[in-house]
Amino acid sequence: MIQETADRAFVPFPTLIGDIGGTNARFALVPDATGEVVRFPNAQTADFPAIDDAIEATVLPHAKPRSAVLALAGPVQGDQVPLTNCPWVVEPKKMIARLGLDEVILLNDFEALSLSLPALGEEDLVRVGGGEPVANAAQVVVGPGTGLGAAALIHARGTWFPVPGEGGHVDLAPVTARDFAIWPHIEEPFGTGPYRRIAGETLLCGAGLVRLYRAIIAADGARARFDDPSEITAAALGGSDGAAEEALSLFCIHLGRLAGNLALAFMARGGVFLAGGIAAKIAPFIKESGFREAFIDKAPHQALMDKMPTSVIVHPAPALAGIAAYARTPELFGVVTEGRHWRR
Ligand SMILES: Nc1ncnc2c1ncn2[C@@H]1O[C@H](COP(=O)(O)OP(=O)(O)OP(=O)(O)O)[C@@H](O)[C@H]1O
Repeated sequence: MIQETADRAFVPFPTLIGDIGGTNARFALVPDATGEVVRFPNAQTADFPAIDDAIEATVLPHAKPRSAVLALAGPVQGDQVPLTNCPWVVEPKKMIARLGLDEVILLNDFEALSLSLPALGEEDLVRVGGGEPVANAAQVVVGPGTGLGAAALIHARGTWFPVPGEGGHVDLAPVTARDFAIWPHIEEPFGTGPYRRIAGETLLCGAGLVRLYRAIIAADGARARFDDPSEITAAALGGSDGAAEEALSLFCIHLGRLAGNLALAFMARGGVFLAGGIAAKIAPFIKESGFREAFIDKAPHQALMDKMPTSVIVHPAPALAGIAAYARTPELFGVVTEGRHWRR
């Protein structure tokens, strides 16, 4: 592993870029600083024993990359990086030797998403409520998927600095009388001592939607009909089940509160963006839900919040777009690659 400062971090083209989630590994090639990005078919992580096998099967028959910049769901530390929601372990030194690469950089998946924010256009977004972005102001991305990820992007001295963090694990609290009725019934997956702390990710991810639905059912003494998050969204969107509708409505409200917390913390006048596998699928529902009202409800700062725009990202591969922007114009991004950049 090499030590270096952010301004020395750039890699030779062609560059393989990748967004490795729990289920899907999305790969593309950035041929040079201006050429069009070439997408490869998604690989399912379950279909390959290791990431190197997936790259060998899906990328190498079509392209010979010299470098790779990969975004992973999980913290990047050391020479063996396990993924949070699948058994793959990324080993850059082995990857360089086996795939004939010169360099590998690993990023966090929400950090990569944050790198896409400055270049997203209106066609990539569904706006939820009012507000206008302030140029070069802080931006926040938060996304319910297998877990709840979050990151900020801060502009300073002509450079965008990604701020990866664990914003999905901040507290959620009951606010309304209905919340207080539901709260005691929420299963708590992180088991933290004598007090019940409900983290954002407890409710705001695929499994979290099921927890919220089950807590509603338990609070009402009813019988559960669903145990899969997509069944709950389908029933809610189709208007065929009251508990599912309430679960998805409350999901959006809690997401609005949590997104508002992050917006306050970073003063996100550049906007708050919803990413991840779930938000894009329910964008029209989020628009009609209590998301925006909950986002703004931050007394004494409602007027401030009202000006901050919120959007759902509907771009099909925003993390890849972020990595491509970084690979082409690394000088625009203050990505700290120390401890995450390997060379042959
Ligand atoms: N229509 C849907 N409604 C609600 N939840 C869904 C829906 N489709 C998928 N999910 C849930 O979203 C989660 C997957 O989210 P996402 O696609 O962001 O995953 P990921 O962790 O980024 O992994 P990958 O990128 O490999 O798919 C799973 O918990 C899944 O059950």
